[in-house]
Amino acid sequence: MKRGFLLRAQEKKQKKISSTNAVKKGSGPDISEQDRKVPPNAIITPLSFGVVAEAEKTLPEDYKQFYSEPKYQEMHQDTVDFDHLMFTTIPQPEDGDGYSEWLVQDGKTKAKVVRAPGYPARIPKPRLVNMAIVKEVPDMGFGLFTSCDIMRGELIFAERPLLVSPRGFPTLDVPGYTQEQQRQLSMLQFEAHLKIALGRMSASKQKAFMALANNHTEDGSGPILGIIRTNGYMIDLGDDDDPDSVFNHYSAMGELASRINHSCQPNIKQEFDCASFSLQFYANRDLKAGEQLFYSYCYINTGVAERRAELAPHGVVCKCSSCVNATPASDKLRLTYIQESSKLHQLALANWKQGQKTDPKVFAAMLKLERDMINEGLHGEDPFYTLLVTIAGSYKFAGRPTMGDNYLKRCPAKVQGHLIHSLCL
Ligand SMILES: C[S@@+](CC[C@H](N)C(=O)[O-])C[C@H]1O[C@@H](n2cnc3c(N)ncnc32)[C@H](O)[C@@H]1O
Repeated sequence: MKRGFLLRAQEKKQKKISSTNAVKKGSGPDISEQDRKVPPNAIITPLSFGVVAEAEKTLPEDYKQFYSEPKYQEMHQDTVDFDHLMFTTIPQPEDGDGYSEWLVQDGKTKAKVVRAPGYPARIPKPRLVNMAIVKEVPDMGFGLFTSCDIMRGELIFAERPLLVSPRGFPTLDVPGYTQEQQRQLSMLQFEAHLKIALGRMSASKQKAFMALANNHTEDGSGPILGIIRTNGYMIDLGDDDDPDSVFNHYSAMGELASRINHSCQPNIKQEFDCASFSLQFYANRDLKAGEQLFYSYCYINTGVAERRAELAPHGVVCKCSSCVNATPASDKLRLTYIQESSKLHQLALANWKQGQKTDPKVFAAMLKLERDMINEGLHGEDPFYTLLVTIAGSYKFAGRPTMGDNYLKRCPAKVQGHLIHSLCL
């Protein structure tokens, strides 16, 4: 999720090109080239959210002149040489872990997946089946919960998305149309493409998709786009040549992933793996059986006012203890804990390099930061583990190895290995 949802691209009105691309047999349909080429200087603006008045949403009668039904044609499944939207089913042939429908923006992003080392790999399996289960939650609809104790760093579940679609969609700059009408037209066009993508799924997948939450019912989003905006996780298929281009950004919708609610104290991490084309979720701290899993839909290293503003388009008013009990001090902690953890780490390291124990003031500051981060629910974040390992080292240099080991044991094995190696502990 993060997570953040659909943006849109604005582009200058383009000449329509009717396309009859060379067709090879073998795979999914492809939209023709109309309006699909996105200029590199396209402006990205957020889509409308909340309640948009009917009068603002209504399109002028001439809108059909600027609207074109998506048309598509067959394109070979291995094709990566295209620069317009196309539909594909990934992976092909299906490997037993399911498949995803993917509305791909261009061949470059498709190549990033189908040429990933190991593609098409099987989805990684967690230690047990069904470690995450869906349950109803008061005031939140459904939520995802652990069914057993889970250790930090452990894979909780991985799944192929039902659908992956672009996070941006080009709009036409139609003279005389308000910005809202341009957005509405763009969303209408986007919905038509998404309808085709949905229609390519099996009946059971379509049903599962349409059963997901939608809190974009009054802003002009179509029913499919609304569900995507409510549930999609951003995935970045950028390459080194063009790392920041939003046209490498997609929204991935997983059936289980879509049931994860927001908290500013997230207890999971999300990754996307190209080779297995899967969304993956890991515990970022030890979890007890029955705990609800939370992902943060907003940037968490900022004050409560900024978090609230970022959450508004997601229809979420967060009631986690960090939001309810926010103070200037907790806001400051969120803004500074990353630098603070790194600074204390560097100071301790400087002492150790000279064969000295950690300066007592630095040591005390580390223990305080540890307490503050736990109270603020930030103890699943990476800087917390840097802090734990630095405290562990400080205890060891102070001649208290057992205390040091206790701190080390609180880090995920992967983190321990990496940090211990870099600290030569
Ligand atoms: C990705 S869905 C999460 C699953 C959803 N609760 C369901 O029933 O399917 C996102 C939606 O869940 C609700 N939601 C998520 N986090 C929430 C929270 N912390 N408090 C209240 N509602 C929340 C909001 O309606 C949000 O738009």
